Amino acid sequence: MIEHATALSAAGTGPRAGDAVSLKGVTKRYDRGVAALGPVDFNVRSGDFVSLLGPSGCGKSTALRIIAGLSDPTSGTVCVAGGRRSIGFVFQEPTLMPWASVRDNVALPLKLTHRPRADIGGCVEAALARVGLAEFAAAYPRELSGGMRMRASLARALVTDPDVLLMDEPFAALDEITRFRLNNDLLALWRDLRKTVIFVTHSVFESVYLARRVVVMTPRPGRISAEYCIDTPEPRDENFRTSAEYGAYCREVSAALSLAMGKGARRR
Ligand SMILES: Nc1ncnc2c1ncn2[C@@H]1O[C@H](COP(=O)(O)OP(=O)(O)OP(=O)(O)O)[C@@H](O)[C@H]1O
Repeated sequence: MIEHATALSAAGTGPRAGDAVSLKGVTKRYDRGVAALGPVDFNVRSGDFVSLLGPSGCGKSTALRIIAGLSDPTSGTVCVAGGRRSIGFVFQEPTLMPWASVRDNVALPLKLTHRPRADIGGCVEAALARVGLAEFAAAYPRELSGGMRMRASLARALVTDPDVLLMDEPFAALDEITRFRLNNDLLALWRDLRKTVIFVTHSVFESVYLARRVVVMTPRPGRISAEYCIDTPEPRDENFRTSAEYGAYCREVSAALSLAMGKGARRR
Protein backbone atom coordinates (compact mmCIF):
# COMPACT_ATOMS: atom_id res chain seq x y z
CA MET A 1 0.00 0.00 0.00
CA ILE A 2 2.56 2.48 1.09
CA GLU A 3 4.48 2.14 -2.15
CA HIS A 4 1.97 4.73 -3.46
CA ALA A 5 3.78 7.25 -1.31
CA THR A 6 6.62 8.76 -3.25
CA ALA A 7 9.18 10.61 -1.20
CA LEU A 8 10.92 13.31 -3.19
CA SER A 9 14.01 15.09 -2.07
CA ALA A 10 12.82 18.55 -3.04
CA ALA A 11 9.87 20.07 -4.82
CA GLY A 12 9.32 22.38 -7.69
CA THR A 13 11.13 24.17 -10.41
CA GLY A 14 9.77 27.20 -12.29
CA PRO A 15 6.08 27.68 -13.05
CA ARG A 16 4.63 25.09 -15.44
CA ALA A 17 1.41 25.25 -17.42
CA GLY A 18 -1.36 24.19 -15.05
CA ASP A 19 0.35 25.45 -11.92
CA ALA A 20 -1.88 27.56 -9.70
CA VAL A 21 0.98 28.60 -7.41
CA SER A 22 4.71 28.58 -7.90
CA LEU A 23 7.48 29.62 -5.50
CA LYS A 24 11.07 29.78 -6.69
CA GLY A 25 13.99 30.31 -4.31
CA VAL A 26 11.73 32.01 -1.77
CA THR A 27 13.27 33.09 1.54
CA LYS A 28 12.03 35.25 4.36
CA ARG A 29 14.13 37.00 6.98
CA TYR A 30 12.18 39.20 9.38
CA ASP A 31 13.34 42.64 10.51
CA ARG A 32 14.89 41.40 13.74
CA GLY A 33 17.03 39.01 11.72
CA VAL A 34 14.89 35.89 12.20
CA ALA A 35 15.45 33.60 9.21
CA ALA A 36 11.94 32.16 8.95
CA LEU A 37 11.81 30.44 5.59
CA GLY A 38 13.67 28.84 2.79
CA PRO A 39 14.94 28.80 0.27
CA VAL A 40 11.78 27.08 -0.92
CA ASP A 41 10.86 25.86 -4.40
CA PHE A 42 7.26 24.77 -4.51
CA ASN A 43 4.68 24.28 -7.26
CA VAL A 44 1.01 23.47 -6.78
CA ARG A 45 -1.07 22.18 -9.66
CA SER A 46 -4.42 23.80 -10.28
CA GLY A 47 -7.18 21.93 -8.44
CA ASP A 48 -4.79 20.04 -6.16
CA PHE A 49 -5.12 19.75 -2.37
CA VAL A 50 -1.68 20.19 -0.81
CA SER A 51 -0.82 20.21 2.86
CA LEU A 52 2.22 22.01 4.29
CA LEU A 53 3.24 20.01 7.33
CA GLY A 54 5.91 21.11 9.76
CA PRO A 55 6.72 21.87 13.39
CA SER A 56 5.57 25.05 15.13
CA GLY A 57 7.58 28.06 14.01
CA CYS A 58 9.01 26.49 10.84
CA GLY A 59 7.58 29.21 8.62
CA LYS A 60 4.34 27.64 7.36
CA SER A 61 2.25 30.74 8.04
CA THR A 62 5.01 32.88 6.59
CA ALA A 63 4.87 30.84 3.37
CA LEU A 64 1.09 31.24 3.14
CA ARG A 65 1.26 34.97 3.83
CA ILE A 66 3.87 35.36 1.08
CA ILE A 67 1.70 33.43 -1.40
CA ALA A 68 -1.27 35.64 -0.43
CA GLY A 69 0.79 38.80 -0.93
CA LEU A 70 0.34 39.77 2.73
CA SER A 71 4.11 39.67 3.22
CA ASP A 72 6.98 40.16 0.79
CA PRO A 73 9.67 37.51 0.37
CA THR A 74 13.22 38.58 1.17
CA SER A 75 14.32 36.86 -2.03
CA GLY A 76 12.84 34.64 -4.70
CA THR A 77 9.73 34.83 -6.84
CA VAL A 78 6.09 33.93 -6.28
CA CYS A 79 3.67 33.32 -9.10
CA VAL A 80 -0.09 32.91 -8.56
CA ALA A 81 -2.11 32.18 -11.69
CA GLY A 82 -4.91 34.72 -11.74
CA GLY A 83 -3.08 37.04 -9.36
CA ARG A 84 -3.79 37.86 -5.74
CA ARG A 85 -7.47 38.49 -6.37
CA SER A 86 -7.86 34.79 -7.07
CA ILE A 87 -6.94 33.92 -3.46
CA GLY A 88 -9.14 33.26 -0.44
CA PHE A 89 -7.50 33.07 3.00
CA VAL A 90 -8.72 31.25 6.10
CA PHE A 91 -6.76 32.28 9.19
CA GLN A 92 -5.98 30.29 12.33
CA GLU A 93 -8.62 32.29 14.20
CA PRO A 94 -12.01 33.00 12.60
CA THR A 95 -11.27 36.78 12.90
CA LEU A 96 -14.94 37.76 12.60
CA MET A 97 -16.14 41.28 13.44
CA PRO A 98 -18.06 40.77 16.71
CA TRP A 99 -20.40 43.71 16.09
CA ALA A 100 -21.51 42.46 12.66
CA SER A 101 -23.89 39.64 11.74
CA VAL A 102 -22.63 36.53 9.99
CA ARG A 103 -24.13 37.88 6.77
CA ASP A 104 -22.23 41.17 7.09
CA ASN A 105 -18.99 39.40 8.03
CA VAL A 106 -19.18 37.21 4.96
CA ALA A 107 -20.10 40.18 2.74
CA LEU A 108 -16.98 42.13 3.78
CA PRO A 109 -14.60 41.01 0.96
CA LEU A 110 -17.26 41.87 -1.63
CA LYS A 111 -17.80 45.31 -0.13
CA LEU A 112 -14.05 45.92 0.00
CA THR A 113 -13.81 45.16 -3.72
CA HIS A 114 -16.82 47.42 -4.45
CA ARG A 115 -18.98 44.60 -5.81
CA PRO A 116 -22.40 45.93 -6.91
CA ARG A 117 -24.87 45.84 -4.01
CA ALA A 118 -27.31 43.79 -6.10
CA ASP A 119 -24.77 40.94 -6.39
CA ILE A 120 -23.74 40.81 -2.77
CA GLY A 121 -26.85 39.24 -1.20
CA GLY A 122 -26.90 36.26 -3.56
CA CYS A 123 -23.15 35.59 -3.25
CA VAL A 124 -23.34 35.70 0.56
CA GLU A 125 -26.37 33.39 0.71
CA ALA A 126 -24.63 30.92 -1.64
CA ALA A 127 -21.40 30.94 0.42
CA LEU A 128 -23.32 30.42 3.67
CA ALA A 129 -25.29 27.54 2.14
CA ARG A 130 -21.99 25.97 1.00
CA VAL A 131 -20.75 25.77 4.58
CA GLY A 132 -24.09 24.81 6.16
CA LEU A 133 -24.78 28.16 7.81
CA ALA A 134 -27.73 29.37 5.73
CA GLU A 135 -29.96 29.54 8.79
CA PHE A 136 -27.50 31.61 10.78
CA ALA A 137 -27.06 34.58 8.44
CA ALA A 138 -28.58 36.98 10.96
CA ALA A 139 -26.71 35.59 13.98
CA TYR A 140 -23.76 37.34 15.62
CA PRO A 141 -20.39 35.61 16.12
CA ARG A 142 -20.97 35.34 19.90
CA GLU A 143 -24.05 33.22 19.18
CA LEU A 144 -22.05 30.62 17.22
CA SER A 145 -20.02 27.62 18.36
CA GLY A 146 -16.29 27.51 17.53
CA GLY A 147 -16.95 25.23 14.57
CA MET A 148 -19.68 27.51 13.24
CA ARG A 149 -17.42 30.53 13.55
CA MET A 150 -14.84 28.72 11.48
CA ARG A 151 -17.53 27.85 8.92
CA ALA A 152 -18.39 31.55 8.72
CA SER A 153 -14.71 32.32 8.19
CA LEU A 154 -14.61 29.72 5.41
CA ALA A 155 -17.72 31.25 3.81
CA ARG A 156 -16.01 34.66 3.90
CA ALA A 157 -13.03 33.16 2.05
CA LEU A 158 -15.29 31.49 -0.53
CA VAL A 159 -17.61 34.41 -1.18
CA THR A 160 -15.38 35.94 -3.85
CA ASP A 161 -15.17 32.55 -5.60
CA PRO A 162 -11.36 32.39 -5.43
CA ASP A 163 -9.38 29.84 -7.44
CA VAL A 164 -6.93 29.23 -4.60
CA LEU A 165 -7.85 28.67 -0.97
CA LEU A 166 -5.07 29.19 1.58
CA MET A 167 -5.88 27.70 4.98
CA ASP A 168 -3.67 28.33 8.00
CA GLU A 169 -4.35 25.65 10.64
CA PRO A 170 -8.03 26.54 10.55
CA PHE A 171 -9.25 23.66 12.72
CA ALA A 172 -6.42 23.48 15.26
CA ALA A 173 -8.42 25.05 18.09
CA LEU A 174 -11.50 22.87 17.63
CA ASP A 175 -12.46 19.74 19.52
CA GLU A 176 -11.81 16.48 17.71
CA ILE A 177 -15.44 15.71 16.79
CA THR A 178 -15.93 19.16 15.26
CA ARG A 179 -12.55 19.00 13.56
CA PHE A 180 -13.33 15.64 11.93
CA ARG A 181 -16.70 16.92 10.74
CA LEU A 182 -15.12 20.04 9.26
CA ASN A 183 -12.42 17.89 7.63
CA ASN A 184 -15.17 15.90 5.88
CA ASP A 185 -17.11 19.01 4.91
CA LEU A 186 -13.97 20.63 3.51
CA LEU A 187 -13.22 17.55 1.41
CA ALA A 188 -16.81 17.52 0.09
CA LEU A 189 -16.48 21.19 -0.76
CA TRP A 190 -13.17 20.62 -2.52
CA ARG A 191 -14.63 17.73 -4.54
CA ASP A 192 -17.53 19.97 -5.63
CA LEU A 193 -15.65 23.17 -6.34
CA ARG A 194 -12.20 21.80 -7.29
CA LYS A 195 -10.40 24.81 -5.94
CA THR A 196 -6.68 24.64 -5.35
CA VAL A 197 -6.17 24.23 -1.60
CA ILE A 198 -2.97 24.80 0.37
CA PHE A 199 -3.64 23.69 3.92
CA VAL A 200 -1.14 24.35 6.71
CA THR A 201 -1.11 22.04 9.70
CA HIS A 202 1.24 20.47 12.21
CA SER A 203 -0.93 17.38 12.45
CA VAL A 204 0.34 14.37 10.51
CA PHE A 205 -3.13 12.79 10.86
CA GLU A 206 -4.94 15.79 9.46
CA SER A 207 -2.55 16.28 6.57
CA VAL A 208 -2.77 12.62 5.47
CA TYR A 209 -6.56 12.60 5.79
CA LEU A 210 -7.09 15.74 3.73
CA ALA A 211 -4.33 16.19 1.23
CA ARG A 212 -3.40 14.52 -2.02
CA ARG A 213 0.13 15.85 -1.53
CA VAL A 214 1.79 16.27 1.85
CA VAL A 215 4.84 18.55 1.83
CA VAL A 216 7.03 18.06 4.90
CA MET A 217 9.03 21.06 6.13
CA THR A 218 12.12 21.28 8.32
CA PRO A 219 12.28 23.51 11.42
CA ARG A 220 13.04 27.20 10.90
CA PRO A 221 14.14 28.40 8.44
CA GLY A 222 11.58 26.06 6.85
CA ARG A 223 12.64 24.18 3.78
CA ILE A 224 10.97 21.33 1.98
CA SER A 225 12.34 18.06 3.26
CA ALA A 226 10.06 15.49 1.59
CA GLU A 227 6.80 15.07 -0.27
CA TYR A 228 4.22 12.31 -0.12
CA CYS A 229 1.52 11.56 -2.61
CA ILE A 230 -1.52 10.19 -0.73
CA ASP A 231 -2.93 8.08 -3.50
CA THR A 232 -6.20 6.65 -2.27
CA PRO A 233 -9.63 6.40 -3.92
CA GLU A 234 -12.00 9.37 -3.52
CA PRO A 235 -14.16 10.18 -1.73
CA ARG A 236 -12.29 9.85 1.53
CA ASP A 237 -14.47 9.25 4.54
CA GLU A 238 -14.44 7.69 7.99
CA ASN A 239 -13.59 4.32 6.43
CA PHE A 240 -10.31 5.81 5.21
CA ARG A 241 -9.63 7.36 8.61
CA THR A 242 -9.78 3.94 10.27
CA SER A 243 -8.08 1.98 7.48
CA ALA A 244 -4.72 0.19 7.59
CA GLU A 245 -3.74 2.25 4.54
CA TYR A 246 -4.31 5.52 6.42
CA GLY A 247 -2.30 4.19 9.38
CA ALA A 248 0.56 3.22 7.08
CA TYR A 249 0.62 6.65 5.44
CA CYS A 250 0.58 8.33 8.85
CA ARG A 251 3.52 6.24 10.03
CA GLU A 252 5.48 7.03 6.87
CA VAL A 253 4.80 10.77 6.99
CA SER A 254 5.48 10.83 10.73
CA ALA A 255 8.89 9.24 10.11
CA ALA A 256 9.60 11.85 7.42
CA LEU A 257 8.69 14.61 9.87
CA SER A 258 11.08 13.17 12.47
CA LEU A 259 13.80 13.08 9.84
CA ALA A 260 13.04 16.69 8.89
CA MET A 261 13.30 17.72 12.55
CA GLY A 262 16.74 16.13 12.64
CA LYS A 263 17.79 18.10 9.57
CA GLY A 264 16.75 21.30 11.35
CA ALA A 265 18.70 20.32 14.47
CA ARG A 266 21.87 19.68 12.44
CA ARG A 267 21.67 23.08 10.76
CA ARG A 268 21.48 24.99 14.06
N1 LIG B 1 6.30 39.56 11.99
C1 LIG B 1 7.32 38.83 12.46
N2 LIG B 1 8.45 39.40 12.92
C2 LIG B 1 9.49 38.68 13.37
N3 LIG B 1 9.50 37.32 13.40
C3 LIG B 1 8.40 36.69 12.96
C4 LIG B 1 7.25 37.39 12.46
N4 LIG B 1 6.33 36.47 12.08
C5 LIG B 1 6.87 35.27 12.33
N5 LIG B 1 8.10 35.39 12.86
C6 LIG B 1 9.00 34.29 13.22
O1 LIG B 1 9.22 33.51 12.06
C7 LIG B 1 9.24 32.13 12.39
C8 LIG B 1 8.20 31.41 11.55
O2 LIG B 1 6.90 31.85 11.96
P1 LIG B 1 5.57 31.27 11.32
O3 LIG B 1 4.43 31.89 12.06
O4 LIG B 1 5.62 31.44 9.85
O5 LIG B 1 5.70 29.71 11.67
P2 LIG B 1 4.60 28.56 11.67
O6 LIG B 1 5.27 27.34 11.15
O7 LIG B 1 3.38 29.01 10.96
O8 LIG B 1 4.29 28.42 13.23
P3 LIG B 1 2.97 27.86 13.96
O9 LIG B 1 2.72 26.48 13.46
O10 LIG B 1 3.33 27.89 15.42
O11 LIG B 1 1.85 28.82 13.62
C9 LIG B 1 8.98 32.04 13.89
O12 LIG B 1 10.23 31.89 14.53
C10 LIG B 1 8.37 33.37 14.25
O13 LIG B 1 8.68 33.76 15.55
